Amino acid sequence: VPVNVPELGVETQYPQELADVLSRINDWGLDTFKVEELSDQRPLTAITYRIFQERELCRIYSIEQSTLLKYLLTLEDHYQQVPYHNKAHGADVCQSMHVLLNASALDGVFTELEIMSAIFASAVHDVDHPGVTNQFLINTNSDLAIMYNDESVLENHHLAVAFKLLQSQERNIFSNLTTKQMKTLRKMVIDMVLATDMSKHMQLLADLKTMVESKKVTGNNIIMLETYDDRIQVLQNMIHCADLSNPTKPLDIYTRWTDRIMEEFWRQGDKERDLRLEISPMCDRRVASVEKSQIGFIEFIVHPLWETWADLVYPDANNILETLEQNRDWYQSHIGQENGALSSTSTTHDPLLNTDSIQATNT
Ligand SMILES: COc1ccc(C2=NN(C3CCN(c4ncnc5ccsc45)CC3)C(=O)[C@@H]3CC=CC[C@H]23)cc1OCc1ccccc1C(F)(F)F
Ligand SMILES: [Mg+2]
Ligand SMILES: [Zn+2]
Repeated sequence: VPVNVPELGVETQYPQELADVLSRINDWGLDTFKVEELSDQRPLTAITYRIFQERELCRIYSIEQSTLLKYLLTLEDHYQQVPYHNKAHGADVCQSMHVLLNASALDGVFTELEIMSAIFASAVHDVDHPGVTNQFLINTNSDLAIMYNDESVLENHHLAVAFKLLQSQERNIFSNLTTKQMKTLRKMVIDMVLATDMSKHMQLLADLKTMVESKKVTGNNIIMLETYDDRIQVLQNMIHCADLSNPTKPLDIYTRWTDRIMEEFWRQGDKERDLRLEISPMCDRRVASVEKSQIGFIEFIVHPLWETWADLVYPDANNILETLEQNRDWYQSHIGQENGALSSTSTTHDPLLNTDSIQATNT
């Protein structure tokens, strides 16, 4: 019996407004926070469901819409209520990946299975994130660090949870893939999510630079990728770019992500202080400079990566690089003005960042 599937995948009191925001699914400036508010806190389900429709993935892989929704809703419920690495971040990286896959330099380059793998990997890439870093989990001898022997602890956990949720027949969106397809999808998803571990950043970027230097293109400037290693390397850099895309988004959206990551890192700093551990760099809310953290993040990590990505898909990412440089200049000109207050241009309305709740939890 066909289960009555809501048009947008989620129940909402604002169907028209939600449909309007989701109509920007192919744009780099889609407001994930608006989707979060209008979807009754279901941004990951609403956005991923819309991407599946946009790419006709249910038709191509014979996925029941009710099965897809059951998987997405359960996946979303397994993202923790932490300030930054929550379901809204998962939704944002998934939508960013969706847009990056549409670069005209990549037109016709990736197979349907590679695209399916990339969208799925992005949606699941931080599931059950506890809101602390790998180093913190290692330093505190956590069960997760013991389980994964200190190697990409979080990223291994996200993958295990994502695939575990597929094991129930009512949620297995890949039940109609062939064994060979499932084997290939699983390997690519593992390779992509493991590549979101920041400790892999320098190697990923070095390999991307080498690829750009030896870039082979077809007549109409489409990138040629012959081997699995070349293809997965581009997909790994793509999910890494999507994961590091906050500073490349419209400023009002970027500053709200900054507020969330600062709160998450500051809460880790609070835990480290209580545990008499050394406080991680820029995680001490008492001495932080939000602007300096962002400028360092852009200078050392985000800009070098996006500059190289923009070379690879030239000229498709030029506007993104331009926005990144404008945002960097904005933070440069705002050093010290908020003296450590939350950086967003408007006073923050994120309930997760509400200081009252923090005092309550700390008492
Ligand atoms: C929107 O803003 C950010 C979004 C994500 C991250 C993320 N950061 N990182 C690491 C944290 C440690 N890093 C560094 N440690 C010491 N010195 C430097 C110098 C330049 S980077 C760096 C490298 C980046 C992650 O692993 C997160 C998980 C996966 C992807 C990206 C996430 C960082 C944001 O803002 C910057 C920042 C904020 C708060 C405190 C510190 C930082 C800081 F600048 F330090 F990053
Ligand atoms: Mg992660
Ligand atoms: Zn992430």
